Amino acid sequence: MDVADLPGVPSWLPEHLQSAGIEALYPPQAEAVEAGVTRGENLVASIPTASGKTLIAQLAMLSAITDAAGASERERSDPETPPADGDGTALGGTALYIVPLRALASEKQAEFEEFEQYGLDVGVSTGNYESDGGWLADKDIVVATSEKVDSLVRNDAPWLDDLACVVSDEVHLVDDAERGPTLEVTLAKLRRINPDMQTVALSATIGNADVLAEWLDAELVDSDWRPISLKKGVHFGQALHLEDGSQSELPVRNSEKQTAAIVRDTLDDDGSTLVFVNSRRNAEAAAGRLASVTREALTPAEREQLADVAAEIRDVSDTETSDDLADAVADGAAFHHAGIASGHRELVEDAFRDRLLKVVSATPTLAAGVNTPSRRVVVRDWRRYDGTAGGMQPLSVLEVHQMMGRAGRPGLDPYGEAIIPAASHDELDELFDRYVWADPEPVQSKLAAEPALRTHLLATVASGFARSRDGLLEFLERTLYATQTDESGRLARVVDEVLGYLQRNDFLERDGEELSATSLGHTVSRLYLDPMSAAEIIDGLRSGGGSAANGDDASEEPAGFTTASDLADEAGGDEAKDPTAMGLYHLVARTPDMYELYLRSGDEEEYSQIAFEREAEFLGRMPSEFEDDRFEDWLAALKTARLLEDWASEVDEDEITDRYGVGPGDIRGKVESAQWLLGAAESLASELGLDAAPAIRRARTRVEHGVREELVDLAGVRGVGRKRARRLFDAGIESRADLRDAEKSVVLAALRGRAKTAENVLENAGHRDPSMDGIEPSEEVSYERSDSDGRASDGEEATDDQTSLGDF
Ligand SMILES: Nc1ncnc2c1ncn2[C@@H]1O[C@H](COP(=O)(O)OP(=O)(O)OP(=O)(O)O)[C@@H](O)[C@H]1O
Repeated sequence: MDVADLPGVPSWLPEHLQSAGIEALYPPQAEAVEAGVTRGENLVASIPTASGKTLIAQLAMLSAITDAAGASERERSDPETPPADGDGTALGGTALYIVPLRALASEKQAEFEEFEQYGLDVGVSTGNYESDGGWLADKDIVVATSEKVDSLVRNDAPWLDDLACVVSDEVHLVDDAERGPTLEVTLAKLRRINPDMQTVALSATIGNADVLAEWLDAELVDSDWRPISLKKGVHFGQALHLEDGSQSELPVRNSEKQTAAIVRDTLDDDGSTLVFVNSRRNAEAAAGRLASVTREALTPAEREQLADVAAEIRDVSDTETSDDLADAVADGAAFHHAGIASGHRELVEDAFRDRLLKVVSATPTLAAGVNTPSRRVVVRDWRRYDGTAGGMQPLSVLEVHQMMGRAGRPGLDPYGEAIIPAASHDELDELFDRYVWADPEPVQSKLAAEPALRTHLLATVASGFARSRDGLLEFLERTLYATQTDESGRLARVVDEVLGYLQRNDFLERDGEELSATSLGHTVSRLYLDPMSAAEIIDGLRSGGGSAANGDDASEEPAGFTTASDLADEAGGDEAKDPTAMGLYHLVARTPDMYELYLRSGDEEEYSQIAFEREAEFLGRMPSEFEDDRFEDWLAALKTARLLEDWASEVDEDEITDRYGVGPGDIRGKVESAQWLLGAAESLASELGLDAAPAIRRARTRVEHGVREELVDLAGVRGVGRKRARRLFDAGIESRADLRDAEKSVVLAALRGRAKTAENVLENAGHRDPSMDGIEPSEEVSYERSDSDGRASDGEEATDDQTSLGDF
């Protein structure tokens, strides 16, 4: 189908697509149009990676929210649709695009912003789970993660009543035990709020897309078509075995690894390789090793350009990870995983797309929709450590096929090749059976698990979707779980258990048949807390602990540790019972909403010792050493709490990554979770009339800025950052007000030709000439600032501003 013949889309779209090189629809896109995606029909599209799903979503969203030539068609098919009265202008109604990862939200936002030239407004909503995102009401297209949409529903965002179209990207993730239920319940709620809304779900190729279509009352496009053919295969010995039965020589030199040999072979043909591995550490190690292969293949011009990219990478942050990445990039290789800063991620993706980087070793996050095709894909690790299943477990066929689907760049490569290296002849056979010839597994709802229901049942009652047990069960009928199972008894049993838990904790109350959320329950739901996290926090705050550590103990603490008595002093009162920052960090670190840091060997002893030394600070009961699992979890939370304490005591990021064996992205993730959970704890404390709220706020602002109490004010000034705040403080500039004064005097000194160097800046700040007060600086004045005037020469500022805060 030619794009000029598209029915129902705004009149400017065909030309827009043509100018982007899209003349005709890909076959699955044409099928989607024939199935009515531009006429408001619900659709499930189950199509291979990189086969043009995004355009299907765009066709649906644009035809749903704009009037155009196609409006009359919609009018015909739906007599209630208002008649067309313009030409591609917004009809009213918002299109919502739900992504699984935050990293994808910005990518999609950038793609959709192309439509702003036609008068459509695009907004992205991530982060802050407590607001109703009121500003989004004026947007035509909103991109958000499923967690964010869930929270918007809980906060009664009024514009959600006016959705014309919702698109769920990577909908096969409903199968994910942790995050799938949120997507499932959120889609069910949105469809209930907007019965006429169009639902479009985009999925990887899965075995049971028909069940998803049944669940969503949707037409189905189920296709294996790819814009560029893909050959899957296994490498063993000196040969590459492909699924079409062909074999070609791919020699491995002495002392060379298979992956290096494949990368070298691809380079001989001027191609790039994407290598999937199972851990961040492996990704980093592989990039380091493969750099020695790619280095040989670079032209002088490429070397020069890569040196620039490497410098930009160093500018993003001054951590060891950043240095390692920059070193590898200078040689034409890179690693990519969720632990690297988003600035790094973008630089790597761009340089790979520009064919400057010859190899990227990545964890599977890269496979989840980021558009980085490559001539060859190597799935080096097809097993991953799984703590619950015990040991290394094979990846699902779906996951491996998603990775393999990244092979082949349309228009650049004749075809793509996806290769799994085998260590033995038996493994060669096994890998063919397990992955090359296998079909992906069917997706299966994970809603009936207790932790998922705990959160969603409370939210469903609190936001009025159900007002009784029967009402809840009826609502759950709208979920994929109900579509997939006839066994409603199991769901009813879990529902009863969870309702009991929510009542015991005062989140829900029952009056005869009627169920309602208590005021506390409403708060917990709006705060987007797992009810179990809320119960833990409330219990900790109520039972207290934190009887002040005495002065001697405090003096033995490493610098920066805050004790209860410090906090009491800071509060300027006699509040010796205030919890300490450590007590609060530990409290939020042990909730199920904070993901765990693993205890490495030796950690248990170290943290046990800290636990006993600082026992008085912890809130609630410390499990005894004999309660094995509970004690271990408690210590793991202590490790997180300590990380937060280090961060809030100005310990260098680099030192923290070393000390805890984490990446800078992990620190950001922890910090952001802690900020959110402490904010929630503060709200709970206020709601319950507990005195701890001010202490919680202080602990939260310290984490937010990564500084000790005395620097919070300064570090909160835009663009200052933690290191610069310390330098200013030590130079006598102790507050925002001091800083303003200092700036004023510097400008005035510049006017008089005195502040030429950075040293002058601070000097002038300390030696202000009172006679100058009140003189306004002239706008034309500019004075030279050098790095030592506090600008982040170490890239700290960039890290503060640019690092993505976690992945969801
Ligand atoms: N009809 C078309 N003709 C030419 N190019 C197209 C067409 N449709 C999409 N493309 C291009 O194909 C590439 C891959 O498309 P897209 O990113 O939409 O794939 P996808 O299925 O969404 O992939 P993912 O698995 O990453 O979600 C994009 O660069 C896009 O511009």
